[in-house]
Amino acid sequence: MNLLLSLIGLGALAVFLTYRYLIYPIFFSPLSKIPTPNPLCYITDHFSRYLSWREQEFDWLLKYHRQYGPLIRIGPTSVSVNSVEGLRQVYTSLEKHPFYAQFTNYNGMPNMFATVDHQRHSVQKRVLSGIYAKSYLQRSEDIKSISQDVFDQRLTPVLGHLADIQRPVNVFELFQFVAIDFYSAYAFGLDRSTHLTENHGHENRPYHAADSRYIYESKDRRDHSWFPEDECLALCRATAKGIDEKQPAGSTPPIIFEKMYSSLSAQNPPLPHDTILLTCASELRDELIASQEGIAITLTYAMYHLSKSAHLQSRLRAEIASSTDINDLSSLPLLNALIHETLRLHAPGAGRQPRLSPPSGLTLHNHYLPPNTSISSSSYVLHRTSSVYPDPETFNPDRWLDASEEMKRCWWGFGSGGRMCIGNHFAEIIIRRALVEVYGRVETWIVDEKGSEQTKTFLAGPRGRRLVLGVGRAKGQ
Ligand code: HEM
Repeated sequence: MNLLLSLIGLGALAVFLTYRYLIYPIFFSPLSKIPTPNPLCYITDHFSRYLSWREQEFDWLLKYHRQYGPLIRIGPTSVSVNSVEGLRQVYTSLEKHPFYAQFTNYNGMPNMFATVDHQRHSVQKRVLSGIYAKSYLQRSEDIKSISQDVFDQRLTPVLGHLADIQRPVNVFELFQFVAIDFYSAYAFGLDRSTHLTENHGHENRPYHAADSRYIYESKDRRDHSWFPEDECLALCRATAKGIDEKQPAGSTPPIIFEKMYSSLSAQNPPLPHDTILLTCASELRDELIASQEGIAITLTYAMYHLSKSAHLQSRLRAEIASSTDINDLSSLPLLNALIHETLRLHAPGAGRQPRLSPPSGLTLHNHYLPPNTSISSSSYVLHRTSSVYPDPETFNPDRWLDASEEMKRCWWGFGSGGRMCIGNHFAEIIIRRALVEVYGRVETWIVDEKGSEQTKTFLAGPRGRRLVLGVGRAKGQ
């Protein structure tokens, strides 16, 4: 009797599981009618994960969006959407997928990027949005001082020296250093900022000509790519001490840190001091990595295309020569077009950005998506929509000189909506200024592009973390 009951129980379980994980997702799920590129996608997310692991997911999505249209099913409860309408509906208000929780630092300390909950995120974002606003950054005397220090005093001498001795340089690494120096100055104040650029990555060792016969690669094996947690926390601790003891601000104040620190210190009931420091460090470390990677990747690929075209370089040089205000480069058309086109073809944040459908579900492109459906778009795919960007694989900055509204709406370099990149204007200021400093003074050409091909991963940078360019003084410089 017991055996019979067990067999019936097992049979019922088998029927339930077959229905739940096989029959329902294939035939009865509201997603069943959505075009599905591979039958495995009906029953498992592992197929798209496998493709992602093989770096084939982006091209797979592109192929099937071209074949099936703006909405495709890529898992039992996951869809990919590729349309301006999709961006509008999904990215204005939907919560992030729990996927993002992996981006916390210091064993789970929250930061803005990793926070999924809508309410908690808006509180965090409000604290910092003012100091990243375009108008604030454009007017800021501190940004001017930092730009002058990082570009005029640190980068320009390095470029001049490289040109004089004709030593090639790994621009990906050099501009990671520029971005880290700039961000750390804005976060912690100029006096506490890192000094990687002029030291060429050799910590505590002034740059000097004896190293010049080598192609520039950092010999410092500390992991700059992921700013170490302990260093970031130590900087936060030292800066907090300076604020608490009312030490003089120094050349520029610790703008980002001070904002976060004062907001967290004012909370009621009060937070433990260590929690405040760790929360600040988690946010600042995340932003520092975003700066270092996003800015260096964009500059690397902009310089890659410029290095392939002497004509494009001379057009840019002529535009730079005509500009009147080094602190406001936002109105140079070719410069902006170059940056837009680089972020179109080489978006650093290329991967799918998953969101969750709300408790009431969502109707998208005439399909009902039940609650908790994962919905995602990818800039890699959006930016290759050939009806919007003809000949999408070609780098053509001129396409932006007279851009249609549709081109602008489909461009997604910094995301959109409530979770759009908070650092977009900050990044653009650094990228513009870097290109002006380089191409206003020197010309570049490709020496070694091995390892510069872009990965097809969530954060997409040069596979070998390098692009080696030659540098020579531009005519008349
Ligand atoms: C060219 C450089 C950059 C690119 C291409 C870029 C791109 C992006 C994209 C696409 C997102 C949305 C990601 C998603 O929803 O999954 C994002 C979010 C974010 N970025 Fe950037 N970013 C850049 C530079 C920066 C910089 C310099 C900072 C720091 C100051 C920064 C801080 C952030 C933060 C905090 C978020 C999360 C915003 C939120 O959740 O509300 N990014 N970025």
